[in-house]
Amino acid sequence: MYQIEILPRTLHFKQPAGTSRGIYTTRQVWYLKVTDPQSGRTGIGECAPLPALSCDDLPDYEAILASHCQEVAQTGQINLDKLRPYPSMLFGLETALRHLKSGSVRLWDTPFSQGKVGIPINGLIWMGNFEEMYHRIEEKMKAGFRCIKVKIGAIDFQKELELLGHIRNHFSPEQIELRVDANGAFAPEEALTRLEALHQFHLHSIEQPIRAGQWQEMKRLCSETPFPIALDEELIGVNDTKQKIELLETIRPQYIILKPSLHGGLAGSAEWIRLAEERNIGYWITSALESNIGLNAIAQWCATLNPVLPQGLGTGLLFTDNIDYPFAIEGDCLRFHPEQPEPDFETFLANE
Ligand SMILES: O=C(O)CCC(=O)C1=CC=C[C@@H](O)[C@@H]1C(=O)O
Repeated sequence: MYQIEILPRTLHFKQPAGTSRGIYTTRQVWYLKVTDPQSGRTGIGECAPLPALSCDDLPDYEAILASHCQEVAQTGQINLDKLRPYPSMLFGLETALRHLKSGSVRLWDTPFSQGKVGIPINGLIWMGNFEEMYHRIEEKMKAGFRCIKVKIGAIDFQKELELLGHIRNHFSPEQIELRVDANGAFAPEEALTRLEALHQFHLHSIEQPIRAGQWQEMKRLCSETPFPIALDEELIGVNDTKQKIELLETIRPQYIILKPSLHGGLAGSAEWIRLAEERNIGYWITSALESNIGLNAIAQWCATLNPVLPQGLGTGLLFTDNIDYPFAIEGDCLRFHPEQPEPDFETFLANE
């Protein structure tokens, strides 16, 4: 049916990307090149598990990926049940087959891929010392972002409050929407006090205030919090429909955040959205720091959802050795330029 090549690649961050969970300096990914020998067409997808975070961050990752690719190459189909526990592999295969089908990196025909509308995005402030974060915030404010996400949980909490205060001294909640991401850094017993301290800055939401896997504590927080809580790491590894329903009905978060590479590929993420909407739980989509191949696929898919909230898709400039794609951050939107040439996959994939 198809030929599928697995092409490992290590990408390099321009600057260390810090979160309360650790600092990224390189990014290991696997590109899938699917070729249809009959038409000669190819489709490219990206498998990008995050180390020590993804549920499929496994020592024998490449061997498992090869066995799934072999089955897809023979049948031309993706077996969702088999791939549910491997979201980053599922995402790579889904998007490679979609690219093969569409024949262009305009994976779906949307006003976004037609270049008519942009996807609103948040500016991302990575961890650093107070001065570094202060400077990064200034840059994002100058660049015209209407939504800024600040990573918290790694430097002194009072200093983090000072940083948020600095933004509010310059911009009202109407001018800039403020989000924070704790990546699970708060201890359950201190979390509510910290949420109350953060509330003075009129925040849109906080991502993952306490470590994942503490459903009863998270449930209490979501019912007592002064502003919305969004679950991120909490969803990782919850790939079964019944489990997803149990999580949403137990914790009752205000939002969930979906990273297709971590949260079930496109199919699993679409299921999370359906289950969340049935329970009046909001959502938004973010990258998992893929290269532009994965980022484009997430953006193209996100555009089919007609996003209104700012999405976490502003990660296309992180790497020194990324592939050029016909999209760019313009103001506070990600914009696609169909008039520009298709990416040069041959040269990019040939480079080790
Ligand atoms: O949300 C965004 O603006 C971009 C994505 C993002 O922040 C992350 C992606 C992957 C891992 C993390 O470092 C981080 C997150 O925790 O959300």
